[in-house]
Amino acid sequence: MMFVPGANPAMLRDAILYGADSIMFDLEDAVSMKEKDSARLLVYSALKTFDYQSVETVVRINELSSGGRQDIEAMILGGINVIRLPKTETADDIRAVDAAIESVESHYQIPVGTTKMMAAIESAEGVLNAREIAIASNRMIGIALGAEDYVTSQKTRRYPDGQELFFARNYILHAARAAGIAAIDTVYSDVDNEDGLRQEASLIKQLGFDGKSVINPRQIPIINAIYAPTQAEIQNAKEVLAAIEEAESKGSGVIAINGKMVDKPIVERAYRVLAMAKAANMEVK
Ligand SMILES: CC(C)(COP(=O)(O)OP(=O)(O)OC[C@H]1O[C@@H](n2cnc3c(N)ncnc32)[C@H](O)[C@@H]1OP(=O)(O)O)[C@@H](O)C(=O)NCCC(=O)NCCSC(=O)C[C@@](O)(CC(=O)O)C(=O)O
Ligand SMILES: [Mg+2]
Repeated sequence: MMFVPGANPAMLRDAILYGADSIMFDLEDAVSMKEKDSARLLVYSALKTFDYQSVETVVRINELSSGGRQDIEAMILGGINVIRLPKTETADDIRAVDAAIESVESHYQIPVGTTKMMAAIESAEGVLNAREIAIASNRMIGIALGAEDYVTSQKTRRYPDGQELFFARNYILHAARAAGIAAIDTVYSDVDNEDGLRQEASLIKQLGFDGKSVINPRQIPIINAIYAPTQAEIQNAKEVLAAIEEAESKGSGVIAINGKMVDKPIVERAYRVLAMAKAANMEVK
């Protein structure tokens, strides 16, 4: 999910070129106070003018009390897929944005519920309320960690091993999984440190995150390479599915391959490996 500063026309125009799964137009912290109105108009024009193909479009809005309502109206009229609320602290924050979206959808006779929502969680209060936030609206499709604001509020900074984010990442992930929505990890701000990004992407994949936010196109192939399954994983998934099919035809739900037990959760994981391979445009014969 690539952040694209809303006040930068060239970045708005070229955002589709880099292979991001999701393009997130930013009207919040990447835009200075004096450019807020022009950025809103620019992103609206970009949505109306450029072809973002089937890539998901997300907008990070401002607080409702400081331009967020105008952001919501302009973005819905532009045809945005998802509205992301930053610095979400409580379920009431989500309900307020949900109501604002509903009033715009109703006013313009857009079917209510068309616009989806995401929440970024960027403080201790937000983390502790993640469970309620994740289920506060039927529009919610995901929650994300905003680590730069979070570590600041925790009176620390980001370290290479990410220990300072361990609780927040895991709690957000659990809240997302319990709600059945996506969990997206935060940005890696040191754009020239490819090894550091690789290490962080491996960690969040291991924890179970669905994906990661990026601030620069150079970060996309690095994350995709980590998230794409290896050929060995694809081969193993295919063997698992073939073996379980055979076992089931013989009336059994469990079997061993190379000494390792294969049962329902392992079959589920095999399907996920193949789905990830397909998403990465890898050949799955
Ligand atoms: C980082 C850097 C300055 C590096 O510049 P560089 O000059 O080194 O970039 P280069 O690699 O040289 O660019 C090569 C080509 O790609 C184009 N290009 C670059 N970036 C592009 C992009 N994002 N979208 C489209 N196009 C892009 C560029 O225009 C050029 O095009 P061209 O000239 O045609 O070759 C630049 O990337 C950038 O500004 N990034 C966006 C920063 C941003 O959005 N920050 C706010 C979100 S985080 C936050 O708020 C914290 C958070 O809230 C997060 C959370 O919630 O998770 C929390 O609390 O943690
Ligand atoms: Mg932030």
